[in-house]
Amino acid sequence: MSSLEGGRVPLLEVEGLARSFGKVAALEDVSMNVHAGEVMCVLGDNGAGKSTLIKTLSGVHLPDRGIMRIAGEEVRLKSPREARDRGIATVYQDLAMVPMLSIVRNFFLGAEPMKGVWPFRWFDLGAADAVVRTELEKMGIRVRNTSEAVGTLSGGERQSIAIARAVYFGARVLILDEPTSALGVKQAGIVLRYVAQARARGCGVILVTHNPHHAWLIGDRFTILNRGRSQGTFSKDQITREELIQRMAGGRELEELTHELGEFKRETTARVAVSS
Ligand SMILES: Nc1ncnc2c1ncn2[C@@H]1O[C@H](COP(=O)(O)OP(=O)(O)OP(=O)(O)O)[C@@H](O)[C@H]1O
Repeated sequence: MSSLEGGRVPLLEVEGLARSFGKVAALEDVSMNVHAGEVMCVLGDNGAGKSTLIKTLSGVHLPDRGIMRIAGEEVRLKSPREARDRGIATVYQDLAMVPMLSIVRNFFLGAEPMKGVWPFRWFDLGAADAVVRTELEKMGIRVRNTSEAVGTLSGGERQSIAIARAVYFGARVLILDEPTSALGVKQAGIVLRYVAQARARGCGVILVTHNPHHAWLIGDRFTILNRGRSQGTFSKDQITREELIQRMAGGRELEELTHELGEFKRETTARVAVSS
């Protein structure tokens, strides 16, 4: 039976997911889901299991245990291709874009609209250009020129185009791997706006991040991972941003660090006072 929330079947759902690498349990008993038109943030510090979860949801790794359902149907994804065919698109940090190629070429990479009859077929640049312009416009993305090389764009612009591309190619579930981690505040804001656009268009977005501030701005619900285990799922009205930060870092570890740094500051202040 698939878990229902407000009578709706989640677009994607996992229950009791586990995955180990040798003796390292990267994921242990992780359950989470995402519905159409919501942003589910998966938060965790280094080594929490975020990448392993992304790779399991996107068909790169098979889980050792656990159940996965897409729109209520139990599945066992054996490849990224199968995940894509079922509407799960993953935008990785490195974006799978070719910097030297134009925006329009990158948008269609591997799925170019062709003209002519085989063997005389060629890339239909006019049609491709029109699609890219329309799609970017729908997401509210403005680019100077679609023939511009992707390498000349800012990180935020590249991320936004990757999101628009995934939505155009039929993503129902959009998994974003640390989409704002390499960006400054302004660029991160741009990307989060397009995440909101994807949500408004009915995608279920799984935003994986170690940044609780960005997650808080955009998330509807939050699942916190710590050392491969889920620390629970909270909707925005069930948790404050401060609690989110606390839980993510493992509250006790953060308290210990605060205490340690406080002690260190007191010691150095005392030493400076003695020597002056
Ligand atoms: N292919 C692998 N082989 C061996 N151990 C792995 C492999 N992939 C992940 N691990 C281990 O599993 C644990 C979880 O790693 P994972 O990369 O999923 O965490 P993460 O939350 O994405 O961390 P980070 O934010 O640092 O990338 C870590 O202890 C990691 O060393």
